[in-house]
Amino acid sequence: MAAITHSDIVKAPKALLHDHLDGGLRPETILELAGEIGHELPAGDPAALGEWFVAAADSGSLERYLETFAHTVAVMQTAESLHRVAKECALDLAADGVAYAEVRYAPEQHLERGLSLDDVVDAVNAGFVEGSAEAAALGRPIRVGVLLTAMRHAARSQEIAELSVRYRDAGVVGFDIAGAEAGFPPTRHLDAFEYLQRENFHFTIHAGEAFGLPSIWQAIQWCGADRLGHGVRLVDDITRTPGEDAVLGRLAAYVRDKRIPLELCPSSNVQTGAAASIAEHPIGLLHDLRFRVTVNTDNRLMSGTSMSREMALLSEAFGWGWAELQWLTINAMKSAFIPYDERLEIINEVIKPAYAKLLG
Ligand SMILES: O=c1[nH]cnc2c1ncn2[C@H]1C[C@H](O)[C@@H](CO)O1
Ligand SMILES: [Zn+2]
Repeated sequence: MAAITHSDIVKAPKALLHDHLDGGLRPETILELAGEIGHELPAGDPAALGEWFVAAADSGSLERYLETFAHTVAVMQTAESLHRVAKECALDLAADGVAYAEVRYAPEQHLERGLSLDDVVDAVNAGFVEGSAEAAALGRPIRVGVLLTAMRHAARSQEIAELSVRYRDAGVVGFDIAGAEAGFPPTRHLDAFEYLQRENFHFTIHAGEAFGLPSIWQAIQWCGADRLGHGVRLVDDITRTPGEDAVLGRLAAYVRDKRIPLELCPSSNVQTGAAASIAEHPIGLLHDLRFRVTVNTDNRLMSGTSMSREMALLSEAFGWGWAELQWLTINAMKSAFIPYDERLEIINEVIKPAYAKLLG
């Protein structure tokens, strides 16, 4: 079957669980905001700047990939800039046909010019509200939920967990930890995760991206993560022998049995060296073995990508048609952090009717 085209995928509703606010700015916006504060950038026009981000992030190492965020975080230090970036994020995702998105960022990285943690969250939330309203008026409705991230090398996770819970009825739907993985195991933040569990709150943990099974095991069995950010290294616990069924180790079997969602980010993984290419990405195997697989962008700017592009790449690499794209979309929606009845409503009112038409 011919791969589904990017322009057809744009028209289909999609659900996105793993997208970083500071990894999705428009290059033009970075240039304008940097100009206002005198921040020096590595390129002077939008096209060249976009290319610079992709090339610099294309490093084969998560640590070097993360260095590129210095330029986006630098221009997101005022309420106005945070509001603008969040508003444009909602508009860009909606224009790409994303019907539901969970967007994450680390409030502690936006305090350099005097904002408080609450100021940061208020500015971003207001931007999402405005962007979503504008998108709906343009005929592209989108629901955006926020995840607050704590940086795993820092020591503010308890504070950010409390901030998340405080804003749980005001746009924040979950919590996350991100940043360099090697040397910073999730158990460093056990207090925060235990607090969140006591509060009946939801969280995901970046794990199994640059570091392997111990990080995934800790995230689930010590910290109680609802979902795995990436989790791609779970394949290290699956034995494949040509001509025979794959054999799952204890951890892989547990993740599959419990239907723990994997927030897979194909292009990002190729850039950081977690996968050799899209065609060789473990998403093919994990799909065949019926894990709770979801597809995500991670950082649209650093990967020069979008939700529709990620799906088009997978359709091309694995021959996936509308049935698989619907499966991925419903998997994501089932795994969202908003209440069950609201998830069902999007599945039944938005996703299923649209894919029923596409499936013919
Ligand atoms: O893929 C990732 N792995 C670990 N950390 C990441 C990834 N993408 C972005 N981050 C970091 C850099 C951002 O500044 C931070 C908050 O969004 O999260
Ligand atoms: Zn990420």
